[in-house]
Amino acid sequence: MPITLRTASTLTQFLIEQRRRFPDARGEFNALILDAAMACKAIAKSVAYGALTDTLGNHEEEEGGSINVQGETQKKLDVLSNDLFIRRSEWGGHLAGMVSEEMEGPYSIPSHLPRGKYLLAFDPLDGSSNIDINVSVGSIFSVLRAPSHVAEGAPLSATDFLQPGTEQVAAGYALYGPSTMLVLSVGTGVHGFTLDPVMGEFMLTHPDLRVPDDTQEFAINASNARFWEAPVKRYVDECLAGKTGPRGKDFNMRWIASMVADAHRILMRGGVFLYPRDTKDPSKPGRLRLLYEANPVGFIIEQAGGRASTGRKPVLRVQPSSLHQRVGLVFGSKNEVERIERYHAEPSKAEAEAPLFAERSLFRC
Ligand SMILES: O=P(O)(O)OC[C@H]1O[C@](O)(COP(=O)(O)O)[C@@H](O)[C@@H]1O
Ligand SMILES: [Mg+2]
Ligand SMILES: [Mg+2]
Repeated sequence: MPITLRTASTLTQFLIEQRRRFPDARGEFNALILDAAMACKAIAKSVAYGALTDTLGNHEEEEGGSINVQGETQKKLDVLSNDLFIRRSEWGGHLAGMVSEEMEGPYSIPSHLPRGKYLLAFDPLDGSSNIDINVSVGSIFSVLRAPSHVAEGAPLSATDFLQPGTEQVAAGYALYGPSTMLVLSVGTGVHGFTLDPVMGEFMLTHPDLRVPDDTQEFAINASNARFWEAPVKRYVDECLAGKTGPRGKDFNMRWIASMVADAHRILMRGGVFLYPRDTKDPSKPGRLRLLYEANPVGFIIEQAGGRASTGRKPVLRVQPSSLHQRVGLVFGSKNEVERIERYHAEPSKAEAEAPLFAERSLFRC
């Protein structure tokens, strides 16, 4: 049967159209997004070749493999994807610097290249534990404005990236699944593009994505249940209790272990994702990284009418204190995320029953 392709605008046409709404905007911003998209296309190609090329498995810088700043073993594709993001983006004259999951410090645009006014934070390959088993992975990125002193030439430092998620001017992710998609927000809603593998173009196939307010599907790594805090345990227990429990409805559960893929499912049909703060490792307040995982996904989900939170406050309002800071993250359908926030705000049963609680009313205001 012949394949009928949908006719749609390309990413370039979409960006030009968006720019018309912002008369002050210059071409740098569009060029930045197109360079990030180009990096994603190159990564998609490497991912698609799978075991046909030598790109699977661990990166072997030294005999024992290489470990990134997070203390995690790097896959060959982690390193390759990081390199592709840097090489595709550093020439454009739109960036002052980049940070990545795979680099300890910020990457400053070399002095022989033109320096621009934006900063890029990215996770070049998200869900890398899925690479060797041929399950969907992705890339995710966040765009910030460089502080004026940096755009004017002062040396770049880590502090320049420590801006809350509310300051993002754009965020996007690429999903390397059965088809490759780029999902993007430049602050005017969320739009999905599918890569035409023959033309090599991202085509607008999913304009104006919206996350439904309600859902009956949640996503959490249940192997961490013994480390969860009481509000998360309560929420999951209530979902599991189904129709006869307090929620009065059955829930489904999904976990891909690739946040980009889980976020994409939630954008497509609703749901709630939790990687909450837990007690597994007290030195890490959560698993996901604020600057290049939680913030861009939070921006996209909120632009699509959903909600993104630490469980206690909107994740986009967290003031970062370090480049690779981790954070508890809950995002997805608005009413579920608000419910989880309510559970965090309410005192636990034990607290409410304690005599000090009633008398001194420390927790009552
Ligand atoms: O191994 P777990 O606990 O299921 O964690 C999976 C989570 O870790 C991540 O893979 C972290 O991303 P990286 O692969 O970029 O380190 C998320 O994408 C995912 O949600
Ligand atoms: Mg990741
Ligand atoms: Mg990664």
